[in-house]
Amino acid sequence: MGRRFSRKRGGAKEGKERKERDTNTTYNEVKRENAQMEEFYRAQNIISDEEWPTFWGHLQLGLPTSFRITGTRRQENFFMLVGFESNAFVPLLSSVSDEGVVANPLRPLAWYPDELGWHFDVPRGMLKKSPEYAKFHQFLVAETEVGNISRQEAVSMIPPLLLDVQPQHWVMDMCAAPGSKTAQIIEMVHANEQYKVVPSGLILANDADYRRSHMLIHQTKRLQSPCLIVTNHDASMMPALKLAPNKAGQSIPFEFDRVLADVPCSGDGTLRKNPMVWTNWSHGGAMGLHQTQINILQRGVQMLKVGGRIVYSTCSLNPMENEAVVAEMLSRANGTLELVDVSDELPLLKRRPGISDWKVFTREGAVVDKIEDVPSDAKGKYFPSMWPSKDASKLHLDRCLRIYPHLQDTGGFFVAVFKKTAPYVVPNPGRAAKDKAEASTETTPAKDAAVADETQDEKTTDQEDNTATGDKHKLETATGEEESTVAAKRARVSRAERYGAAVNREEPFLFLDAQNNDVKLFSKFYGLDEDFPKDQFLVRSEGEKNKTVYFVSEAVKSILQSEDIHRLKVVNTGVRTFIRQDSNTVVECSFRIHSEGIAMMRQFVSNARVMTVRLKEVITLLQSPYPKISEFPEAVQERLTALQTGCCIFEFDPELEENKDQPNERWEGQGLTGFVKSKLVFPVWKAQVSFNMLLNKQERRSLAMRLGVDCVDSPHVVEGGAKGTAAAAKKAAEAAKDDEDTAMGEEDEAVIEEGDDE
Ligand SMILES: C[S@@+](CC[C@H](N)C(=O)[O-])C[C@H]1O[C@@H](n2cnc3c(N)ncnc32)[C@H](O)[C@@H]1O
Repeated sequence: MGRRFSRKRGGAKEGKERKERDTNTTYNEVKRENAQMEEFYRAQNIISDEEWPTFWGHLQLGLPTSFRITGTRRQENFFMLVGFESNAFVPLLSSVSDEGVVANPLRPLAWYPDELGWHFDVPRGMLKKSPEYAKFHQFLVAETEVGNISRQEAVSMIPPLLLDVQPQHWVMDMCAAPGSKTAQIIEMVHANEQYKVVPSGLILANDADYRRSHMLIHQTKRLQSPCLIVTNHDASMMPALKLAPNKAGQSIPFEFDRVLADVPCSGDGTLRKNPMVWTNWSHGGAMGLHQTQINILQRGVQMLKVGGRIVYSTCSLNPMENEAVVAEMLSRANGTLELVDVSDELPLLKRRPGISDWKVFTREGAVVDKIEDVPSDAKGKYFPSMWPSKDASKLHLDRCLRIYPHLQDTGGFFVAVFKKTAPYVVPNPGRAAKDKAEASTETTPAKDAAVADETQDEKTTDQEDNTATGDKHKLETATGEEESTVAAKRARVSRAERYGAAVNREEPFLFLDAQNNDVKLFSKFYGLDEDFPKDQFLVRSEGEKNKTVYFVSEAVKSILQSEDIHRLKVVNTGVRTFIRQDSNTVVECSFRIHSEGIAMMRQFVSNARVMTVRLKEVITLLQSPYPKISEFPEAVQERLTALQTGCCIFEFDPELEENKDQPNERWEGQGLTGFVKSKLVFPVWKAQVSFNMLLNKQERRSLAMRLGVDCVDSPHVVEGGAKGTAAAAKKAAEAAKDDEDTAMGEEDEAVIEEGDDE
């Protein structure tokens, strides 16, 4: 029977063990104590005296590793991955013993539906320690890269589950970076995806921090959703838009069926992962964010449809950031909003009820019973909403969820689920007269945004809080060496660059007509379905002869064609589907399919440009920069020769009879059966005598890792890079001479940003 590795501070022996086991040195160096914090939480009465040592003891432990399997989008993958975990990794990881102690087995999170959430009782920092763990770590990295799994903290998976997203929903994720929850929401919109149907749902993912919004783009790009639009706003001032009418000519309001407000917070629930919280925690942390959190939640409520659900969440345990914000919102909503009782949702998730009474401390650490008692020189920093109201007991705050670390060995978290039952009017005494003159019962989004704009000046203080939080959040999610890098970077990134800078930086979105010559050209060449919505292709720059062509869903198009789209700072949208390839050889169609859009486009194109291949051919392409036809097995040479020059699609299906039982030596030797259990589809360029995989360096390496083989990087990388051998470089250069038009794939290298899984 396995048990948890010791991850706790303790006696000399335990301390030594921990030092040896935990590679996260920063975690070990940090003193996992904070007297002020302990005093604060004891005073909140959230945990009984008997339970306190277990609660506090868990906060001091390292956090287990957890991840999610992308189940909803490609059905065949998750069954295979799940099967693979239990057939291969479970026994492999259970064979690792640390001085006779074996970690609890890799297992599904009991409360996560369909066994898609997984949990391994070893902290992330330890995963590279033993060869068996390292193999598992490699698996996590490679499968994350291609979008088959997401590394995500277990508690962070809860809010999207309680959001109850359906594929037709319009969902706004207000504070989305780095994007773990957005990824989950995208999967929900693409759930039950029907063959050849683009979902009608929409995901608007926003973050106020421009740099972090790019982490969000990287995180979500793996899922290749045409239904996603990424924006860069202070969420409390999301602008209102007047949308273009849909295909049926109906005008649609810019409102959402679901809203997630996973707001910036002091983050003390994350201290098992971010040890710096032990050092940095102070009373002021939560205090500076309270007002910002209310403003964001309120804007979310305004933009939510009546009948819709909004989830408010923080990774903090502080009532001032949690129940106090919820209570204030309910009181402002005056009956138009209610807390949903979710006690029967995720029944296996252990939770504690929200509280109706709490203590407010001053920044100096003294309890203060009411705002009138705050010293006069500090009055401006406190708000009445920070204190429990007299009628708090009527608000059903017990319907909120408090997740404590010891309940199921996770981080700490807070979630509240609301339903909007009637239109909501922002109470604003200062503007009452003006609002009355314009009044209808609902504050329209246009008016909301006007209010938001007018109050911008008043909000400077909040915004500064946000800036601090953006930085702070990053620091909190960084570890070790990363921290100093982040701090250095932070100093270099100006405030202007991080906030609001997107507005003039981005190119406009130009939709191509279905009759456009380029659209007609690639539609014919790849045999695009008659029913495919060819009027949803767009380009970003007129000047570059439609170099890259993106595809968006109808819902995203309706936003991009809004007459006041200039108000929305869109930083990214659309899946790259076709890219113009300059070539020395005359080809019928100069557009190649982009690897980013191939999984989506495969269902819509005919088989005319598709070549069914076996594992051997895939490996030849990975191990040779420009393999010539003669390098492929004789059996396929004839078919390869017959292929017309230009871009084609190679497809490997492990389920085909001829592909079964193909040994995958590296993994076989380890008792593993090989990573690739699902279909592989990738673009290839056929030149006159050679082939080239149209994958960027990262995609190539990731595929090789999944297959358990070595690969050479694509030619220009081989020449200059450390990975390639001299022989490979020479061969690449020779092949390039034979086939000058095959050097491609690098200009659209993905910008790989540092990983951040919460
Ligand atoms: C808790 S993190 C969000 C984590 C994210 N939901 C996820 O699951 O990956 C809070 C985010 O809010 C952003 N933020 C801070 N102030 C904001 C504001 N006023 N409006 C929108 N985003 C804000 C920060 O940049 C940070 O990325």
